[in-house]
Amino acid sequence: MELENFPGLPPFPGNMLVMDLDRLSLAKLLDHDDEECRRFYLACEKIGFFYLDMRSQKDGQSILSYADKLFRVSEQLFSLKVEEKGKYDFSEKNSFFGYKPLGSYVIDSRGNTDREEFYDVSRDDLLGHAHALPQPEVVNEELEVFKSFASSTHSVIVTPLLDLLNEHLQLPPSTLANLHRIDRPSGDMVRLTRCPPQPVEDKAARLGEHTDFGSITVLFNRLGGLQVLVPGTDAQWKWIKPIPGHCIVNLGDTLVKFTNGLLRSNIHRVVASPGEQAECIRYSLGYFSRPDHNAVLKRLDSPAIPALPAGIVEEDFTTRDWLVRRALSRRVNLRNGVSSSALDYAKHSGTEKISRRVKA
Ligand SMILES: O=C(O)CCC(=O)C(=O)O
Ligand SMILES: [Fe+2]
Repeated sequence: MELENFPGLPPFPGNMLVMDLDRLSLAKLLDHDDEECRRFYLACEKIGFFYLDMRSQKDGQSILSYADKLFRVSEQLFSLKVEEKGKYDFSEKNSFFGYKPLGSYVIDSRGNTDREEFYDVSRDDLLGHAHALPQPEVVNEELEVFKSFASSTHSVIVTPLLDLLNEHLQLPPSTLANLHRIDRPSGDMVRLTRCPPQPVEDKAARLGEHTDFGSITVLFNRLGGLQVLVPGTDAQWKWIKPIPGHCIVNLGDTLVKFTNGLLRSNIHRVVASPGEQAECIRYSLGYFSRPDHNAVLKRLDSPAIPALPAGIVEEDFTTRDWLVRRALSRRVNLRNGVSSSALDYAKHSGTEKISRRVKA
């Protein structure tokens, strides 16, 4: 029987409303197994989330071991003093990398703020393609692990999945991969997060409902807390149970834009961990892939991609504009005292309406 719990952590309770996501095998997808590919395409269109079983593929196993190491780095990194971590908050320089303190992000139209800290490391910095931002010593000491995690996740998971989607979408060869080249400047990043336990009587969302801004997110969770909103008007929140040896993959807004809504970037959020897990500090780790900064986020031309409604002209948004709008506009420190109103919160939203299949 496969291991369903993470050693040393309380189990995910058995009586929760969980999302029964597909468990796809990385090895089979890399082998272009017909049935696995069919399930992959359906998952990308119907829910935009699935588990990827990494255990039977050599590079997948390496990524799992880099992820283990980065969970340990997270513990050290977030245990630094707030003032020390604050030195790496670069939001006022219009950078979306570096440290994001607890509660510095507006997560809903009422102006509530988040309950988790992030540390985002730029892939371009790691690979030496950009003038690297300063990093705390604990990150500098493990740069090789960050680098291996970022480059393997990009080459073993992100690019092959984009190539499969490319084929499914009947696009000219490598169209999607060429929009996500590792040697072009992009907002790709490794994100470490930490959520402190929350008082039982106060379980507001830790990270509000959102869609991911980019293309493919590869997420490593050990404790519950992540939930997805099932599509439709009478949607329900369902838990995503972390499974050892698997990462959780989800699609983001740019793939919705490239495919005019054919692929789904599903709404999700992070809440207090369930049952006994609520007592633990929750760490999570993700690789967020995005198209290169200059890519224009518009429908790609293919007979397999739904046409735009007559008369609709898409805005000319580059990935960079999109990331600045989505990642920085809700930062409390950049709002110059302007409070959050439903109107301006909505202005900075992503593809949520499309994701719910609800008419605007
Ligand atoms: O921590 C998680 O499980 C998910 C985090 C997330 O959705 C995000 O950082 O975009
Ligand atoms: Fe997310």
